[in-house]
Amino acid sequence: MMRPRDAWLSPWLAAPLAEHRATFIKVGIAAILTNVFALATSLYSMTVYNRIVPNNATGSLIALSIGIGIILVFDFILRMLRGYFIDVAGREVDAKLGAAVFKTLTSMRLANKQGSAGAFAGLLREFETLRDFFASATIVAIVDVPFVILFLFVIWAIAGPVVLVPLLMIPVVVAASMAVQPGLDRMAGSVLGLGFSKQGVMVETIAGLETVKATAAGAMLERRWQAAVDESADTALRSRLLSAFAINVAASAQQIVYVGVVLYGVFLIADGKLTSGSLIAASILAGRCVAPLGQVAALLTRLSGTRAAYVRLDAFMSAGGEVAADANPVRRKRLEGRIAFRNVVFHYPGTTTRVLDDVSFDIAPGEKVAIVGRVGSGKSTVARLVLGLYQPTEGQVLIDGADVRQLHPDDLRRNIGSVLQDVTLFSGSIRDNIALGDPAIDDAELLRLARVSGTHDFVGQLANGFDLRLADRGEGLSGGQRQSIAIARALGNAPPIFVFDEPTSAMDSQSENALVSRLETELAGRTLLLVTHRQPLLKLVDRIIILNAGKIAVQGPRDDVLRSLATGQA
Ligand SMILES: Nc1ncnc2c1ncn2[C@@H]1O[C@H](COP(=O)(O)OP(=O)(O)OP(=O)(O)O)[C@@H](O)[C@H]1O
Repeated sequence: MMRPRDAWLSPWLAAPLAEHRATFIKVGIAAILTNVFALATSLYSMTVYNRIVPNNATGSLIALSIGIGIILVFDFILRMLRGYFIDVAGREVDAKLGAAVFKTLTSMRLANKQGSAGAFAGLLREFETLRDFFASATIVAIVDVPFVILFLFVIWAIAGPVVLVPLLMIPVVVAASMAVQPGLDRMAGSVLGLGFSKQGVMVETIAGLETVKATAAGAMLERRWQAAVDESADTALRSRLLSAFAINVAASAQQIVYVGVVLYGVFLIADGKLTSGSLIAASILAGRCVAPLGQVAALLTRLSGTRAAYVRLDAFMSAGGEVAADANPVRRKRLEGRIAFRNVVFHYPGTTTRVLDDVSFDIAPGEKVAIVGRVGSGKSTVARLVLGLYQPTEGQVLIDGADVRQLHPDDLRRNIGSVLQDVTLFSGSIRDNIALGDPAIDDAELLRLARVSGTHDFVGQLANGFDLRLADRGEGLSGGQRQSIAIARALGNAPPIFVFDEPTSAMDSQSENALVSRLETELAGRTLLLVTHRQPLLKLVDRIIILNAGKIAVQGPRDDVLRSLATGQA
């Protein structure tokens, strides 16, 4: 979502707002009418004091009051409608923006992921700041501003020089609002500079609570938390003080204008240059001149925070997802299962170490290959590249002859059943975690997947079986149990390719052996790329590739490689 240089807002924000253009226009019209009605109320007071009171014209008073009564009813209805329109539009903008932010999150390139989970959680707050700004009635206050000129003009028309009082106060209010802006901007920006954000520390602590307790890391995290709280509380306090200054100047200005108008007006009345009716009308209108400026001052104090939130959210939204907006990815419903690496060089974003250095290999459809090697030799990275989670720095990763960069990520991942090294389950039932909401996985299929993966062995012993609800990240299950659920999930929908990264590292050897023999039949005819340290799993493969510091050290048929390893030749 690139933004043309001169565009005011990026499309992700401009589009949902533009959709509600009609609503904003309606709200604007309602605001205009409310202002006109305000004019009517002040003129009503003037007429009553100037004409009705001196002449005791009760009949006219009743007629006038009925008129003003009707106006007040309309005014009430318009205010209600204005609020309603804003709320309805706000809800829809909220839903659309929320959906766009979430979609961007799930389709972002991992290479663009910077910062912790907590920093990402912070995006939600930015989003709410932005939503509150655009979808709140406050923004409509801007509509009242042009009316200030009309009101000044009417004051001048009915009360002559009295208009000088609001005219002198307006620059004071505007100046106070402008004066606090740079400070507010600085503080809104300084939140960016916080070493540890509150969300960051909180999310990291919750996610790793067990480790935090077990390793007594609590004290360190508490210090980080305290530092983050102190810094953000300081910034919030200072920006609140600045905002309050601007808002209170506006509030006081309104009172000063009222008193000033009355004071000055009385002298004019004494000189016979003003009637008391006109003075009352002028004092009401003078209040209406300053009030919108007060609202705008309040709005401006939120502008800095909103602008900062927008900049941060925009950087995230505009970073570009896995599929560029102008890309035309190759669509393949069903892949055959051929994998090829062609002179692949890879380093992780922001680093210069070659994690993979000129790696080339071919895996035919249905072939099963294990990648083995020492810790940190780049095995998991090979798996990540096949899944298109990262893109090679140089060279190509081809699936069925197509570059993974060109294949649509949805097609790629639907065709690959994967189990990654760190198995992550989601909150919800075991059933949810295996089927992931896919209606094609019915009860019979679920049971079959559970049998093959070994999930059935322990789910069968649980009281509520597949409907057992798991806490976040599958807490409540053992590591091996989590892995077996992840295997069931990968086998679902019978994809032609499997990428398994240490799928049994937390299993006992009995479970592992049983799993291997069940997988032998299940994987027949499908491609398997298996990252492993475990001997029993090698039964599944035809070929072994040994990686050493990012380079292929040895590759060949399984038994040959194992034999050469045993004799110490590899
Ligand atoms: N997200 C990342 N950002 C930066 N560097 C990374 C990232 N992930 C891995 N690395 C680095 O890349 C190298 C290879 O990592 P990889 O996970 O592929 O190793 P591995 O062979 O699978 O190791 P293990 O057997 O421990 O799983 C390591 O040196 C690691 O430090």
